[in-house]
Amino acid sequence: MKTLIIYNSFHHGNTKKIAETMADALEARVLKYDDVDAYNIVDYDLIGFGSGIYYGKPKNEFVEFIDSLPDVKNRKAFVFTTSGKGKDEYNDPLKEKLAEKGFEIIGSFTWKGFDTWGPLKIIGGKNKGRPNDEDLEHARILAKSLKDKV
Ligand SMILES: Cc1cc2nc3c(=O)[nH]c(=O)nc-3n(C[C@H](O)[C@H](O)[C@H](O)COP(=O)(O)O)c2cc1C
Repeated sequence: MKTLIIYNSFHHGNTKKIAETMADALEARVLKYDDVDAYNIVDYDLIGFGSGIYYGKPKNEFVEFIDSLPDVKNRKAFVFTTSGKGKDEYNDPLKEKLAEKGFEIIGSFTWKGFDTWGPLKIIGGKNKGRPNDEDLEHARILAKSLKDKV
């Protein structure tokens, strides 16, 4: 199974930590979205797409990157986000865009990430240290569970 994980992460590298952990568990390649050649994605059986959440959404450029991908057939994807609140519905725009491209979504995961956005900075931020070891272990387990779905 050839797997690629594509991520966006700029606030504290929270999403990058999850992406790298899942990639390790899946023996996958892991790349930041602006290092990906959109036309190479057809080489992969499974692709993970992960982003931090900013103002309630994944980064615009990350969503635009997904828009720029070619339509696919018989390709599976999973999505993940990290955010201050860790809300499941933050994943919806990613799931919708990927389904439009023809991907079958086989997993959707969220984690809380260290957040020093705006006034949170004054109090030292929230979710300090997250994703922590327990979160990363959870990411490893979830990533391995995807192997049975491909
Ligand atoms: C500009 C900005 C806006 C944010 N907006 C939200 C938000 O609307 N909801 C939320 O739960 N977290 C929000 N966060 C927190 C981030 O989603 C969280 O820290 C995330 O783990 C960052 O991922 P990264 O380190 O991979 O970039 C925001 C952070 C920043 C910097």
